[in-house]
Amino acid sequence: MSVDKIIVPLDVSTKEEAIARVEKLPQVTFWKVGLELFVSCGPEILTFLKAQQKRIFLDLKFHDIPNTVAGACRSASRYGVDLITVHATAGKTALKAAQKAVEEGANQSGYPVPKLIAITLLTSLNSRDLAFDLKVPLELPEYTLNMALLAQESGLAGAVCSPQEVSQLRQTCGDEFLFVCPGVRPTGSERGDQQRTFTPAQALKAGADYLVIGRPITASDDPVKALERIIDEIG
Ligand SMILES: O=c1ccn([C@@H]2O[C@H](COP(=O)(O)O)[C@@H](O)[C@H]2O)c(=O)[nH]1
Repeated sequence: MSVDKIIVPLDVSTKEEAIARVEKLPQVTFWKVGLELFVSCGPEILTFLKAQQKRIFLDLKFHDIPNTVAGACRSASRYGVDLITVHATAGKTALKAAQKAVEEGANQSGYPVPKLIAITLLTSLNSRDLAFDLKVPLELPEYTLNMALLAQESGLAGAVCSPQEVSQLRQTCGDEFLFVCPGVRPTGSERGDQQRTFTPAQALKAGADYLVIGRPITASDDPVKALERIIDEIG
């Protein structure tokens, strides 16, 4: 398995820590910038990653009214990032507006159009949370399928889902639809706040295009070895 299928999150609060992490793992080609880092240091980190010729997953999980989501997506797509996230629960009007906006933003900047992907259901939630806290009267697999289909019908390029659901979603949405899976835990690693997990090998076998793997690598005493072990485990 190629390391190119693994996206490593930069879940740190300063640019210096983020740069140190990138330098420690030179073989990683795809990095994720999420809320913690972007809120603290802004687009500077994207400029750094682009200068290193890294691919960028800008995971800010936009969730707002259509006009606001579209504005955020237009601005985000001017940075030349590869993936951008929005919550599927923003609804069809917002998703369609967001897709149109990433195309506009990229055209204005001259960068390729980033792939806009929708969060189906956070991997930190389980079926109990869905039923009892969120009061969603659907089984979890049916709910995530509805969210993925909503994204597809709205013209998005793909979805973020748990590896536990990716096989079923892939069957319905087809091979062209991109599936990015967090909630990946190598054998023996701690689950932490992730509820719906698979091992890297299981996730790829189930049909994930990309695996997002953070703490099992970054919280390890030896992140280089941890990454190598994951690649070996996948075979
Ligand atoms: O449903 C989701 C959507 C995004 N994430 C993000 O992925 C990484 C996972 O990190 P780990 O350390 O491997 O748990 C993290 O940045 C989340 O913001 C997710 O976990 N689930």
